[in-house]
Amino acid sequence: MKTLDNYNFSNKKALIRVDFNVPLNENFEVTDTTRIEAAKPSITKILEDGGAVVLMSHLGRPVGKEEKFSLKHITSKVSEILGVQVKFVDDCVSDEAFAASEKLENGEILLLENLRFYQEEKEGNEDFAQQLAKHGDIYVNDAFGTAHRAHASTAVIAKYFENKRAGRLLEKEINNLDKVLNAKEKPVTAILGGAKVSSKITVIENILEKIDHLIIGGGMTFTFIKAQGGEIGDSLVEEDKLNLALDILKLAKKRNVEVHLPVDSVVADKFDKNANTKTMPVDAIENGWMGLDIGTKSVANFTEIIKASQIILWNGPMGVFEMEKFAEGTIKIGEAIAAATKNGTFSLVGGGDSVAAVKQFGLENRVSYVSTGGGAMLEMLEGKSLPGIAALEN
Ligand SMILES: Nc1ncnc2c1ncn2[C@@H]1O[C@H](COP(=O)(O)OP(=O)(O)O)[C@@H](O)[C@H]1O
Ligand SMILES: O=C(OP(=O)(O)O)[C@H](O)COP(=O)(O)O
Repeated sequence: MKTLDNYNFSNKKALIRVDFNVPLNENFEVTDTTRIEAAKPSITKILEDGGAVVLMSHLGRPVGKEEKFSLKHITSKVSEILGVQVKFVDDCVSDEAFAASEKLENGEILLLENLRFYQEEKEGNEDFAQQLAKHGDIYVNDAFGTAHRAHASTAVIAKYFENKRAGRLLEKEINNLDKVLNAKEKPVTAILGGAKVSSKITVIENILEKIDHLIIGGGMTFTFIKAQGGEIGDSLVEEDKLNLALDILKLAKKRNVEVHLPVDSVVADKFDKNANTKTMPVDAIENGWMGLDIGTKSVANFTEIIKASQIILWNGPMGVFEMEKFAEGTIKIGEAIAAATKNGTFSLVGGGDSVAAVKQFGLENRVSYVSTGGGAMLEMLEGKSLPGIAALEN
């Protein structure tokens, strides 16, 4: 796969697929600029070489041309972050849109309207992709967060370019994940949490071959505990996954992976921020109580493993971190990962809610890398080939 290295974009027009699917508040202001900032290295490189940039992205999941999903809302924020006044055109493939990219000069940036205003985008329509391709001489895909979608602008479009390249962000995401999945140093520890085992099962199966320790926290804990005969009270459980949990434990043993489950749990008498709480052994939770966070003994046990790890992957919170009473476990594990990182461990945080937790608790700059993709990162962890990446390899 070609990258932006060893290529000079002087006098070239690069069409870059970015993932500017950013959260907006009720005043249409961007509340998290991470994805825009993450696209900056590719854009800067091309402009500094003396080229021009046409940016295309989706925003949200609009049904038709819903004004609230227009990329016009983010144009000023993109300009501010890139330090260049970005031009905006309110279409993707109209005469006006083509005229705008046609007259773009070196050093200038044009942002096209939301690609998903066209249903052809999600359908992976070939004509639409071919039309889009007219906006540039070179195609760059830097939309890691959308690389798991086989859409017109992420996958289909690549075949209309002789010169297609992975942007700096896409490259960085792949390289950082490679540091975990093909680690040269040991021990490698994966920390998995979140709500359900069912959404992480393929991830677990794929990474068991690549890790030494598997730490399990969050709601999925209780399916493992119950499967082994523990009492879990009213905690979250997937009854139809009990045998699967036992199979995972057997497979881990076969692969010499040490599985670490919580030993204690912060339990609540209801799923509520004002619930009564106490700590109970994770396998002796009374009826009427549900485990919503890991307890202090579990934190201490997990911290020992984290401290001794060379490579750490973290996906999924340890508890219901959105409620203060059940956030402690996630914070403490995040801090343990940050401390290990300070001592030279490589740590990668990926997946939707663990990224949200890391940001909420100010740990973002204290881990080695925070992925910009939720679903895309999970699919890579599952060992799947992502269409947006595969299209650059052909
Ligand atoms: N013990 C628990 N019981 C119920 N829900 C939990 C528990 N621990 C964590 N969760 C919830 O899991 C959710 C995240 O799950 P998931 O979507 O699988 O993770 P991710 O998005 O990181 O992959 C969070 O909203 C969190 O509140
Ligand atoms: O935000 C995104 O995905 P994510 O929430 O899984 O990280 C991407 O922009 C993909 O969006 P989509 O899931 O609507 O295709």
